[in-house]
Formats: sequence, C-alpha cells, structure tokens
Amino acid sequence: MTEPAVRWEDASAGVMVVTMAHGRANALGPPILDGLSAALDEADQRDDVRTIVIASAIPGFFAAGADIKHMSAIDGASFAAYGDRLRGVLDRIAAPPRITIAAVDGLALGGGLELAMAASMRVAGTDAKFGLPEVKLGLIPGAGGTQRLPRLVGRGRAIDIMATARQVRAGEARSIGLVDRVVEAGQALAGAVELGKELRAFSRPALSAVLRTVDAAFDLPLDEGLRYEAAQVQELFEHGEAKEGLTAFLERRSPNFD
Ligand SMILES: CCCCCCCCCCCCC/C=C/C(=O)SCCNC(=O)CCNC(=O)[C@H](O)C(C)(C)COP(=O)(O)OP(=O)(O)OC[C@H]1O[C@@H](n2cnc3c(N)ncnc32)[C@H](O)[C@@H]1OP(=O)(O)O
Repeated sequence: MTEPAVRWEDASAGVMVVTMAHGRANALGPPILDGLSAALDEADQRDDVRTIVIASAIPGFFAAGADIKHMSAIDGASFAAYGDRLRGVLDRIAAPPRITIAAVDGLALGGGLELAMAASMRVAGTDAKFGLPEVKLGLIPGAGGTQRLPRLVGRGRAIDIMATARQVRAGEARSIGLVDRVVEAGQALAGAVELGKELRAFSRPALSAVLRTVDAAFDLPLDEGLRYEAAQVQELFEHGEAKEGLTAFLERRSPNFD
C-alpha cells in the first residue's frame, strides 16, 4: 500500500501537524494538494485545532515547487485550473482564524516557498534554503509568490530573489523577514510545534484578530486600517475574552481562555 502524500496528527495543545511525503521532492501535484485539502477539511471540522504546522518528511526538501513533470504535460486550460487549485489551497492556509506555521528543513522552492509564505509564520532549520526560481522555467511564481514575498521582504529584495532565481539560506531569510525563527538543522518541526504550543496560552479570538488586522494593513489605506483595528479591538473587548484576560491579570493568575 502506498504511503499517503500527506498525513496529519495531533501534537497536543491544539496543534495539528500536517506532514507532506510525496516522491523525492514533495512536488506540488494533485496528491499533495488533495492531501493538504483533506487535512484542512479535518481541521475545519474540529474546534480543538488552534494551530496547524506544515512540515515535510522528505529529507532535504520542504517542497520543490509545482510539479514540473505534470506542467510539461498539460495544456493552458489545465495549467489555469491547476493554478486555481494550488492558489485555493494556499489561500486556505493563509486565512484566519487559525495560525499556521511552516516548518522548513531543506529546500522550499517555487510553489514550496509560496506554500511556506501562505503560512502565518515560518520556522526554519539552518539547513533550509528558499527560492523562487521560476524565471529559469520561463515562468514567474503563480501561487502568490509575487504578492507575498514583497510583503515580507520588501520590493527590492523580492525582485532580487525572483530575478536571480538564487537560493536564500536560513540566516539571510531570517534577517530579511522571510523567516521568523531559525533553529538547528533538522529541528524545524520541533521548533514549529513548540511555537504552536506557546500560542495555546493566548486567546484564540485575539490571535485570529492579529491575523485579520495585520493582513488589513497591507490592503487598506492607513486611516481605514486604523478604523478596522479599532473595530476589532472593540469587538474583542465586548464579545471576546478580554474580560477574562483582564481579570486574570488583576487576580495574578493565568487566564482561562477557551
Ligand atoms: C495536474 C497537476 C498540474 C501541475 C501543474 C502545476 C501548475 C501550477 C500553476 C501555478 C504555479 C505556476 C508557477 C510555478 C511554480 C513552481 O513552483 S515552478 C517549479 C519551481 N521549482 C523548481 O524550479 C525546482 C526544480 N527542482 C530543482 O531545481 C532541483 O530538483 C533541486 C530542487 C535543486 C534539487 O536538485 P537535486 O538535489 O539535484 O535533485 P533532483 O535529482 O533534481 O530532484 C530529485 C527528484 O525530485 C524531482 N523534482 C525536483 N523538483 C521537482 C519539481 N518541481 N517538480 C517535479 N519533480 C521535481 C526530480 O525530477 C527528481 O526526480 P527523479 O528524477 O524521479 O528522482
């Protein structure tokens, strides 16, 4: 029996670990997209899943990008349909309410980096390398890379990385904002689960509001963004868990967030 391209398991503290294991490079073809979709469906049906960690079991690879073997064999209509499918899965990973964390050891290239950038945060081992080498194929990133990379690292660095097709090592990725935490080689999954467990102590509505308001900062003019932030914090104060958080502080105890 062939191993599933994607499997998932609970890691306690509301963390679900989704692991990709397809072929030699986790090329993002239908098996991985079907698996990621199924894992997200499972998480959507469970109220106890607060954080999703996405990792790879393939040595040396997080994911090497969209499946070139498939791409070379399809027509424009299929390319468009698959692109919509791939972007749809990544948009689900990016969307609140859950925090998603990409655990990257090895290579995250093309769609593999786009997958990692769709996550809320990225934890990388020192062996991780990142790149958007699509220009080598006569393409550009087509699953959010041209939109999410500049938001993370700025216009100039994004053009540099995409135009040179170069690989960015973990240390540089951390220094330019592409990666949030760097851990020892091979320890990205452990580091990402640890980060997910840290978040368990905090209010889920507040964490979800962090995602929504930060994303709004890129989509709204400042004055509208400030109004959106004000509305979100008011909502949390009146209908969220702020009363419990504020009371717990005054009573010098840990808050009991749901
Ligand atoms: C119905 C499905 C349709 C899918 C079509 C997708 C449409 C998508 C539309 C939207 C997206 C468009 C924008 C494009 C996004 C992309 O991601 S394009 C791909 C970007 N990635 C790359 O260019 C990386 C390509 N790989 C490499 O450069 C090298 O493999 C490596 C990563 C540097 C590793 O080199 P090395 O260590 O020498 O190992 P290899 O022998 O090269 O590779 C090991 C095996 O893995 C296979 N492989 C590697 N990458 C891919 C890939 N992206 N797709 C498919 N297969 C890949 C490689 O062929 C080897 O396989 P075997 O020969 O069978 O061992």
